[in-house]
Amino acid sequence: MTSQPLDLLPDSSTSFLSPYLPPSRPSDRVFVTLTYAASLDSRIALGHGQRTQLSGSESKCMTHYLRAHHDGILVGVNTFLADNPGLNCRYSIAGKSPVEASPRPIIIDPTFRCKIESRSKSMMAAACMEGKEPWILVSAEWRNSVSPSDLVHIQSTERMGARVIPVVGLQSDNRNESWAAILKSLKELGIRSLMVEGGARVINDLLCTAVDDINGTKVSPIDVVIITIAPVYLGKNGVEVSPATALDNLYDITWDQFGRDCVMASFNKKLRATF
Ligand SMILES: NC(=O)C1=CN([C@@H]2O[C@H](COP(=O)(O)OP(=O)(O)OC[C@H]3O[C@@H](n4cnc5c(N)ncnc54)[C@H](O)[C@@H]3O)[C@@H](O)[C@H]2O)C=CC1
Ligand SMILES: Nc1nc(O)c(N)c(N[C@@H]2O[C@H](COP(=O)(O)O)[C@@H](O)[C@H]2O)n1
Repeated sequence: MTSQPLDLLPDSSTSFLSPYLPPSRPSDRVFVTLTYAASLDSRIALGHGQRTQLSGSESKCMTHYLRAHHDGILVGVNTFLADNPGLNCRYSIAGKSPVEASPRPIIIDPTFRCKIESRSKSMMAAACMEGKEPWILVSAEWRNSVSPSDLVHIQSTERMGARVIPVVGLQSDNRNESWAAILKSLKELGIRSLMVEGGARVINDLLCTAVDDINGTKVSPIDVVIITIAPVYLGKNGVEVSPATALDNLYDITWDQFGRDCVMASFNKKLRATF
């Protein structure tokens, strides 16, 4: 399973993206970029479990360029099961192999639903060739009382190079607590920049999440938001991105056209404003 490298972006597109890329200087927290592709009616898939191609070839290139600039790429387990994604980088970066350029795939999967099965096998096979092996974040509570059969699944998954990582607090009903736990674990594991791609549960939650900054003030964990808008409607059965509260947090917003898609890039205010 090999895939062709994508075309290179024109200089105008890399200049457009450059202010929004994660900084190279060290930081005490994970730099978070939220990025996804949506239809004109804010849907990211035709229906639950349906992989839906929204980005055209130009904006897809843009996504892979962003992947090359992040340490990790995170999706929820429903996306992993629905899309069977590669989560690798097919944008050629001078001096780097595809594996080196690829971010670490990270799957939030509290109860390890992505057991070793045909889908995850093919992803891992692809990862071995074209990207990095995934890390699967499971709840520490679940891991502590794992059944013998799930233990076998964990062991066979790890034999393929993936890691199954217990996270204390992941199964909390409180999104602030679970995201604080996710980001703390990833920081400890050496992830300095994280690209969050979806799906809808992850995006809607993250947009309304507040975590403690170093002064103990509650702030959004998102630094940058980059959204591809594809000129189609997916209709009312589509998987909707629409956070629980109204938000007006974005600033330094710029738009650029990639093929027939429009891409918005912006910073997210650290303080959460709702109206
Ligand atoms: N157009 C686009 O850019 C993208 C589209 N998608 C689409 O999104 C759809 C999947 O979205 P959803 O069904 O909403 O699922 P999802 O991919 O957001 O996964 C949700 C699951 O992840 C786990 N999870 C997520 N956040 C968690 C948290 N804070 N704590 C604990 N567990 C957590 C839970 O098990 C939850 O059921 C798919 O159809 C996929 O194709 C996904 C990514 C990008
Ligand atoms: N940027 C973007 N545009 C779309 O149209 C999409 N459907 C997605 N989905 C995300 O990309 C993953 C699949 O890509 P690869 O197989 O890794 O190339 C998918 O799982 C979503 O996270 N993104």
